[in-house]
Amino acid sequence: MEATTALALSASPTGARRAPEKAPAASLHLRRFSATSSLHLRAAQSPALRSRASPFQGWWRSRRAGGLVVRAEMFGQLTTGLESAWNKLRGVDVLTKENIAEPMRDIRRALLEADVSLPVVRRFIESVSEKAVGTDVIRGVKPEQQLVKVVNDELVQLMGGEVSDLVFAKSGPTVILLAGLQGVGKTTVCAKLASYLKKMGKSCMLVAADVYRPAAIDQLTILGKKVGVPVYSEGTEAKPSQIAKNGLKEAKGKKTDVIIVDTAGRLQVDKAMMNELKEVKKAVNPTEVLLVVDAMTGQEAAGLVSSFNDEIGITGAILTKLDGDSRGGAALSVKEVFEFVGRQARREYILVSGKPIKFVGQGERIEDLEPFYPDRMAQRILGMGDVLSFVEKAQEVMHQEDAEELQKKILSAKFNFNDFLKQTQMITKMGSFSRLIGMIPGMNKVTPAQIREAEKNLKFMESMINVMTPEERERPELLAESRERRRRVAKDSGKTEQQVSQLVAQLFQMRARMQKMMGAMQGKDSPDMNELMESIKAEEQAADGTARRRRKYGNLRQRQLDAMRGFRRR
Ligand SMILES: Nc1nc2c(ncn2[C@@H]2O[C@H](COP(=O)(O)OP(=O)(O)OP(=O)(O)O)[C@@H](O)[C@H]2O)c(=O)[nH]1
Repeated sequence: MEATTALALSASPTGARRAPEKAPAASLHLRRFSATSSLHLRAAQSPALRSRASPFQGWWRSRRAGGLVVRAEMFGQLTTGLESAWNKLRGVDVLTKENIAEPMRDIRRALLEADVSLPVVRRFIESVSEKAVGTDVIRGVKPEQQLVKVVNDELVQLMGGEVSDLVFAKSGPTVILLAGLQGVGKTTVCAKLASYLKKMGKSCMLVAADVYRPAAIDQLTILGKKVGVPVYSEGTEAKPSQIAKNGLKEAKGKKTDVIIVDTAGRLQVDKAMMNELKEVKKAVNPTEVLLVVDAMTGQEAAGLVSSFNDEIGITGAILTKLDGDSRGGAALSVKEVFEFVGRQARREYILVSGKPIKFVGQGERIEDLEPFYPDRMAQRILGMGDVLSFVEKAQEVMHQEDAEELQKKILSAKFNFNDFLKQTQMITKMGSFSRLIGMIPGMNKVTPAQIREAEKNLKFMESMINVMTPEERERPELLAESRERRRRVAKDSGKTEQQVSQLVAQLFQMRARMQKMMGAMQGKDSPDMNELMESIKAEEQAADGTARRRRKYGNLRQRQLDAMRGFRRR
């Protein structure tokens, strides 16, 4: 991986990136529904509990069973649906396009039944199918277990990949503005969030800007007392934006770290609500604008995210009442928002960026709020923690074997273009280059711009390697020694001869550097990644060299030439 990273970083920049397109906002139809606030159920799985379906799109109403609260198995319905997919793969040796077709249909059905939107499901299925078929067979891991892992990784990505932390203002109080429809749990979230932040050592103040429901102010005052944070209110007569502004002034005076502004909800997204929110936002310039969404809204959560974002601009979402949701559609619909474009008949959707879920509410108690961890959520959906850790361990062993093999090659100076390709493909399979590079010790000083360049360069280099003969890939010396061969690679890949020569030269430099590093790691010398990075950066600038640059990096070039060992122009 280091080899590939460094090689990519040291190559000259090429190509251009396409900017994502922005689509018009989707229209919304929102419905009011009753909250299943205190009961938890495994509704979808139990025919006995299905007898009274809720009026809202078949959500099953909470019921007490023999006086006992039946607690939901999180997203039980989805979990069960996915199980049938794994079962269909029992007995197969390897995942193929043909044998995954039926399990993929099960996964598709399970996701749709969980109320995940169609374009999200389509993209998900496409991506899982592609990755499942392309996955290397791992010794000792059954194909169905491998598919579980692929689905897990894709679910994690679908929910945002990583934890999205709250952002705090650099100076003065951090303002968190909560928005959302009526009854979704905004007031409760205010108190939960304040309690969470208090535990982090932050001082908080709540601001009661919901003036339409008098009980909301009382509710916030009671909750504020309960969690031990002051509540700023001016009754129901003042304007919400003025209350928020005054609240912020008071918080500044008291040097409070965070203020959380509770706003009024409406039954549906309407102009008056949005205008009022815009005014409040303008008055306090919040660091975070969080949309509070009831988990039971299912895929309509995507529409809410999109319309609130278009109207007021939000920074993330908080999903409440996850404890009463056995389907999971909302959790899977917030980060990836597709919008409908074109004519109905053509059903075209484009991906517009969604928003990260920052917290989830899983009950009515103050402590029932936690940061949203996409990986933990995916594991809960799949209900297959054991299988996942088993596959991960097996992968580790495989990587270790690969690494040992690579180490042998490096030490005997045999690192070739095949190894290079293998490393690149591994990076692609494992995920973003940017994420990986941060994990390499000493590499964290690399800037995002450099990483983007490196990613581009990998593709550029791959295109040249792809047209090399197997022999040339195995023995780069052949290319180093023959101008004819370099010319042919240049012609076939549509690059210049100079670019091919540069690539070959870089491979040799890389060999030399890696040998040096390996030697260092085996105790001969202390490895200095910073020095390595400096040299890579210097090469990057020198690559297309002006005379001045050439003078400046003259010594370096000489060292590179020495390192190339045997690379001669004929
Ligand atoms: N089960 C469960 N109930 C919740 C959760 N969060 C909030 N509630 C309940 O949902 C109901 C409505 O919560 P509120 O905080 O009053 O909602 P709101 O968005 O402020 O309501 P409006 O001010 O009318 O817009 C209350 O009964 C809460 O106890 C949760 O995570 N799980």
